[in-house]
Amino acid sequence: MSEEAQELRNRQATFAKELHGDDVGSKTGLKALLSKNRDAQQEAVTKYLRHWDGKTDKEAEQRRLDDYNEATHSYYNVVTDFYEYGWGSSFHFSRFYKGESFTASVARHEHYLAYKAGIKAGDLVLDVGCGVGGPAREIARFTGANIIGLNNNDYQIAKAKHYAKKYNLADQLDFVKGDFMNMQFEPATFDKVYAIEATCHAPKLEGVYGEIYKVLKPGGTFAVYEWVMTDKYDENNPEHRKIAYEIELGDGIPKMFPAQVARDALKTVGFEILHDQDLTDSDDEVPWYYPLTGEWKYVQTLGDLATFFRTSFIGRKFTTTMVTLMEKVGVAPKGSRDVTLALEEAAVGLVAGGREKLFTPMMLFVARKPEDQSESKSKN
Ligand SMILES: CC(C)=CCC[C@@H](C)[C@H]1CC[C@H]2C3=C(CC[C@]12C)[C@@]1(C)CC[C@H](O)C[C@@H]1CC3
Ligand SMILES: C[S@@+](CC[C@H](N)C(=O)[O-])C[C@H]1O[C@@H](n2cnc3c(N)ncnc32)[C@H](O)[C@@H]1O
Repeated sequence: MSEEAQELRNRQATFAKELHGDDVGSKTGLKALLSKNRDAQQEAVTKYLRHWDGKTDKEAEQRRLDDYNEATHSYYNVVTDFYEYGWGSSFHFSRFYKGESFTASVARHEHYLAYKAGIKAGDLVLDVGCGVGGPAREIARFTGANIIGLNNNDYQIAKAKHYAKKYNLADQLDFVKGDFMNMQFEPATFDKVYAIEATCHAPKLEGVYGEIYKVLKPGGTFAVYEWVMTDKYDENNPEHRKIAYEIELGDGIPKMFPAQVARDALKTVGFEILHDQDLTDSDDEVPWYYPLTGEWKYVQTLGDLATFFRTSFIGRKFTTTMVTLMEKVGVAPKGSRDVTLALEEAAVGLVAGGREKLFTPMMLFVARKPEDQSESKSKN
């Protein structure tokens, strides 16, 4: 690892301790938010929001791409508690079947990826951008595989480790700090690799896919739910660009790429694509983005009402109002309100992108690293 990368890593670890403290286990969601170090919280919000000045010109985009690691690290430092409060411990979308609860749908989406990747008991698997380990825990239980979660956010890693112990999964799971653009694993380490709604934080998809290709064993499979703009998206259409920018700002993404860029990047680094499907391109009765709308008609079970309240427009307004008041009286750290406003932009952009079919959070690619790699590079 370069001296510069090591220095950034140490700085981020020290900052995470200062911001979140040592005890990451006993508090989650809004309770955790209220116990942050105030100055550090404000600094984290400033660090994240400094790149989001409304500009979408090439220079502004380049600054966001260059600072992807710090920008994403700061983003997850400030949103993780909100995510856990509103969504749970799997930070991704899923399709919904009629009558299916929110948690069942999330778990099924994870099982499906594990199934498409062919993950089986005893496999050594890498989860790229693992969040607080919700999917890794579910996939470890479902398949019996051993999973290493890679993440550049210290707070999330500490939480993922805490939950693995709490749920007696520490033998099957490990979580390590690292940048997916520069992995420290030995080449050809993993039988399978998967990534769920994480690699969109990369400044260049060839970078992260190339690293995944390197650490996969020959013949190994990589399965990903990628966030991309669809073929309907036109970068020169101001309405479309506005939606993409809301998604970038509210979700800490330096630049949203079109599906074709992801497809080409997989091939360029040497993968053979086995499956290529936008899972939102279906006639599902219940849209994937429904929890972020205010449409009560889509709520599938009584148990989902609490989640739906928090994620819906009214629930988000309620959270923003509460957080604003708490910040005013000094209970919540400064900057907390700005985070809820950024998340609001995310919700608005995601629903608009979903309704217009300009965006998908579940572009499923299943790709294989050929046994003989010289063959694949010449084919692609
Ligand atoms: C950022 C990426 C690549 C993926 C995350 C996908 C989703 C899990 C999040 C996208 C927008 C988030 C929002 C919330 C939870 C997690 C997301 C759906 C909230 C509902 C959390 C509670 C807040 O009060 C409002 C948030 C709106 C956005
Ligand atoms: C939306 S979350 C998804 C988390 C997890 N896959 C899940 O579904 O719960 C994106 C994750 O990617 C991680 N991430 C973003 N950029 C990264 C990078 N450069 N290196 C490693 N992890 C990164 C974030 O810290 C976060 O955990």
